[in-house]
Amino acid sequence: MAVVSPFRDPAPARLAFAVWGAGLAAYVVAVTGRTSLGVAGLQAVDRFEISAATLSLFSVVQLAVYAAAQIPVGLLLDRIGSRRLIATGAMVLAAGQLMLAVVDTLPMALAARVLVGVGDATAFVSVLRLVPAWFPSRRVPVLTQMTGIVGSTGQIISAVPFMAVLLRFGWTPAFVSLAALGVFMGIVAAIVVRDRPRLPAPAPARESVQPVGTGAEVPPAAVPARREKVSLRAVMGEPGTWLGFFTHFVSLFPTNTFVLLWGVPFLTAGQGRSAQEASVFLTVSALAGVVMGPVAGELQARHPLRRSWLVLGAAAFAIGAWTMVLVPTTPRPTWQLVVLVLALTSTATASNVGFDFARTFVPPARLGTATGVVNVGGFVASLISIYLVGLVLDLVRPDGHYVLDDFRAAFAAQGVVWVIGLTGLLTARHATRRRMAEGGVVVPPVREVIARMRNHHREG
Ligand SMILES: NCCCC[C@H](N)C(=O)NCC(=O)O
Repeated sequence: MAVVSPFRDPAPARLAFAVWGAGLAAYVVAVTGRTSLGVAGLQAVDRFEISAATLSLFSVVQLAVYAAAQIPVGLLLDRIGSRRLIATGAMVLAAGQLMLAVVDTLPMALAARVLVGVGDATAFVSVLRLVPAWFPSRRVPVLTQMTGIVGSTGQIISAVPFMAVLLRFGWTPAFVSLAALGVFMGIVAAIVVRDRPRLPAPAPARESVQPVGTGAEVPPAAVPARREKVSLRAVMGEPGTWLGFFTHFVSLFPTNTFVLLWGVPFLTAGQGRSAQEASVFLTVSALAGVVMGPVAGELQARHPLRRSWLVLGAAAFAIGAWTMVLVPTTPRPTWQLVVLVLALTSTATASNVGFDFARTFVPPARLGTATGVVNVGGFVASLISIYLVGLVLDLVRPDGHYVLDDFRAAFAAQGVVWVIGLTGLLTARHATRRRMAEGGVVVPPVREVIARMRNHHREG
């Protein structure tokens, strides 16, 4: 069983924010690369002479590459650290964008997209690894949430300046600009990012974990200076890794299925909304994330033994919202669709709790690998869900002229992914609590907590 690491003085805050900020900027550029082809869809159809269905192959290839790269990237992260991985990843991503800028055949474009996917796969986990290394543990949950939120702004860079360059100057200059941005961020990361503060830190016990941040400020967890090969088996043998995996699994797919592929067709063809209205719903979702993220982060920090409630609560909210929207056979009023997108945002927010589980149950020497494993969960679930929705739509409406009833059947198929995810989550939570109890930490049952609160209230 892991033991709590020795405490150290925190790193200078300005330096910590500069390091995190440089990594974060590289992640924003990665998200820009990830979403750039989405906004250049029409131009891609022309340039590569492909159908819209083939275009969706790009998204699937990219998600699959991203998911497949997570464990190797995580192992590499524990071996070479965030600085080298962010810098190398940014260069690989830039190479992919440069290739995409000049090629004009489908196989070459797909190969370019594989490079973009690999480069993108390095950014998020590397930046997340910097957070517990540089910040006191009380702040880690909020900063982890902020990492996801700020990263999403890469989508705005794709939608606004990249789109403007694309429309004004064309395909090649637009993608060359993204490649240049990638090279620039790679250089910035190499110069500014440091894997750990240069402090006279005590050597961390190899099996120590970062404590949950309750009460007084707990300084950052030391990142081991001497890196050894990480055992994937040790990471997989930790129930906390699986708790993180299934948290990410059950929480990320609802929003990805909606935002990445099927939300706009559902809102337009299914609910009879205009394309502009559909983009307002997506904007509401993005803005809600900015509010929900820090609130969730604060709750995680204050109630670390109840983090799974956030995850289960968000899942219940999303299942309830989908039930409200899908059971009736007629288009839904605006407020119900707003509730739906808010519920989906709440699950995206809850997905980051998965990384917090990894941080507090897996020792720092293996945290990069564990973060990669957690990240696989959400993307595998997203692939399954996106595929299932498409499969049902194909079955019920092979001609592709979808109506509301087709979407009702298709989105209901997500139930399968929820059942798998929730079963895995509850099983992993049980195993994690058993492991905690072996180490002397017992999570009291809810009724006991309520009784204690009542007594406290009465006595007070
Ligand atoms: N807009 C919500 C972002 C949630 C971040 C998410 N949990 C995640 O895993 N992101 C990975 C990435 O590479 O973006």
